Amino acid sequence: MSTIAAFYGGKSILITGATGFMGKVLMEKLFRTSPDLKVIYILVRPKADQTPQQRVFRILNSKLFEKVKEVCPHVHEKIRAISADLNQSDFAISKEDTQELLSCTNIVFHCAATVRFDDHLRHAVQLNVAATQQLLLMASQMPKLEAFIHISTAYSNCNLKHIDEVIYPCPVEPKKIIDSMEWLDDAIIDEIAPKLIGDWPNAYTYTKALGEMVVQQESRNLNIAIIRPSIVGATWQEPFPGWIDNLNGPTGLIIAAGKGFLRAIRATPMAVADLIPVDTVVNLTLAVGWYTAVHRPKSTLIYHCTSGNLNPCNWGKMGFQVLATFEKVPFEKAFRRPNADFTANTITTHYRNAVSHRAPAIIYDFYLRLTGRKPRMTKLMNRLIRNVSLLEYFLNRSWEWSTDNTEMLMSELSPEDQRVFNFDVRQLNWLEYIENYVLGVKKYLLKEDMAGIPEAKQHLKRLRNIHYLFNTAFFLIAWRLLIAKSQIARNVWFFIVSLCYKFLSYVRASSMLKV
Ligand SMILES: CCCCCCCCCCCCCCCC(=O)SCCNC(=O)CCNC(=O)[C@H](O)C(C)(C)COP(=O)(O)OP(=O)(O)OC[C@H]1O[C@@H](n2cnc3c(N)ncnc32)[C@H](O)[C@@H]1OP(=O)(O)O
Ligand SMILES: NC(=O)C1=CN([C@@H]2O[C@H](COP(=O)(O)OP(=O)(O)OC[C@H]3O[C@@H](n4cnc5c(N)ncnc54)[C@H](OP(=O)(O)O)[C@@H]3O)[C@@H](O)[C@H]2O)C=CC1
Repeated sequence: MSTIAAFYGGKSILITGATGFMGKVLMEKLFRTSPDLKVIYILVRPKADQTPQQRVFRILNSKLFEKVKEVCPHVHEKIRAISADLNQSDFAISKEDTQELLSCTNIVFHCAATVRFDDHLRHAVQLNVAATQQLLLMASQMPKLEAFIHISTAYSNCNLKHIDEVIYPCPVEPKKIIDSMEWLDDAIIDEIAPKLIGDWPNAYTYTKALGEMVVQQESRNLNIAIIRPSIVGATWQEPFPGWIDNLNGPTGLIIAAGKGFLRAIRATPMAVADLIPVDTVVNLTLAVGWYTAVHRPKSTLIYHCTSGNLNPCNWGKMGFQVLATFEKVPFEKAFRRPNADFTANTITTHYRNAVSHRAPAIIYDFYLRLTGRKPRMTKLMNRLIRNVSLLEYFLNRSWEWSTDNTEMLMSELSPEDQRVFNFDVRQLNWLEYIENYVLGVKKYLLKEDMAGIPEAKQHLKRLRNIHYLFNTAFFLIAWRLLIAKSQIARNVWFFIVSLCYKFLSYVRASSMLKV
């Protein structure tokens, strides 16, 4: 039996962000390996006309939780959905629920955050900084609390090249930022945001760094650890390979490339693609929860959950493997044949955006208008170009993250724990993982049936023929126009025609001689 799995037995666990990508996988793993845990409290906000209970019901009945139902048939009795909104100062949690959380919680996993790169600074500060501060205050009133695990990001200090497992000071005190967000209006915040964010690429990474400082400053007597995952991708092994449920990180671009929308990305092929499977992050998170509670380190330990220094992949290899998988497992109803490549600089990127993205969209929208349909491709393409530009910062740089604490923790695990809570990225086979990732996008995100692959391949063949036809027609028209305008072109054309004529005459003559 796994020591870590046994540790969570009988425990009352609070997870924020449990309805998110990582939170769901964390919940699933806990229920599957520690079905005798006492309860998992999750803070859920009502969303898209679903009550928190309805949202939880949908999650527990999703494909991700199929195995849980076998080992923990009463899972719905062990999960307590507490209506909450971390954007509110008191999280909008009822007094009764607050009382229960404070008196019963043994472990806190703080996953909730806004992960959008284009979020307004006020919203990002509220969620990634102020809510963290508020949760720490709550945790300090939990008499049975054994460990508080904060999920940050490996990019919280992406303004540095080499990043150690330490908390780096931010230029401005988090408290001052939180206070100023309370009285500044949006216009002023928009004005000063670039100066506040400084050399961080966006509000997300900046506020995650502030959040870490808050954890350090407000840790009081809490037993805390921080985990910094890099780019979290689909599951590697459990509960099954390739599971993904959002468009963040690489996933949105894989879809855009597979559907033939995305043809060029500004990326450095040799730059490290520091992806980390979500189940690897969750295994490390649960191991850290156990280690922090049982061994009670003297200070807050930071654990880097990254792959680049132990088992590096790069964007060129990833892009190649993604495209190779599309050959075998194409997405349905592609707009064009998938064929994305990396551009080296801004000028070629602007050129490719014009020629490979905007121009085809305009032509297609013209065709939609001619056929009485609403044009939509230009709008989609502009949004995609914008989305890609937000990700480019991470596609053209490499970072070095030290992983001493993570490797120390791995050495502390028994062989059984290393098997059950495997976070050893050195075992990851990138080609296999990327192929499963693309398959998972097709099955679990696009909800496309694998039986549709032959038709999808036929569709791509038709697109290829249309592409050749279009290019041939375009070339002939251009050549015809050129001949009409240019004497040189006419001379070249006549020279080619006479050459062909002489060659055909020679062939005919030689074939007659043989007869
Ligand atoms: C050959 C291939 C090589 C692959 C090569 C991959 C390299 C890829 C490197 C990533 C490197 C970052 C890693 C940092 C490390 C972290 O810590 S990241 C933490 C996770 N955070 C992220 O990844 C945030 C990135 N995403 C965002 O910030 C927002 O989704 C974006 C990109 C600003 C998009 O915002 P938006 O346009 O408002 O989109 P959103 O409202 O989410 O959805 C609107 C529409 O756009 C679509 N959409 C949303 N997001 C995306 C997207 N990312 N892409 C495309 N469409 C999208 C949706 O389907 C939606 O469609 P409709 O519902 O309107 O029909
Ligand atoms: N994805 C990645 O690549 C990486 C993620 N991380 C970190 O991992 C953690 C989880 O990320 P991930 O799962 O990808 O993010 P998601 O966006 O998938 O999930 C975010 C979670 O936070 C919850 N949340 C957001 N706003 C509120 C609110 N106002 N009140 C209550 N809950 C709220 C969301 O709830 P709801 O479902 O209602 O929206 C959701 O459950 C984050 O801290 C992130 O910074 C770190 C590195 C990389």
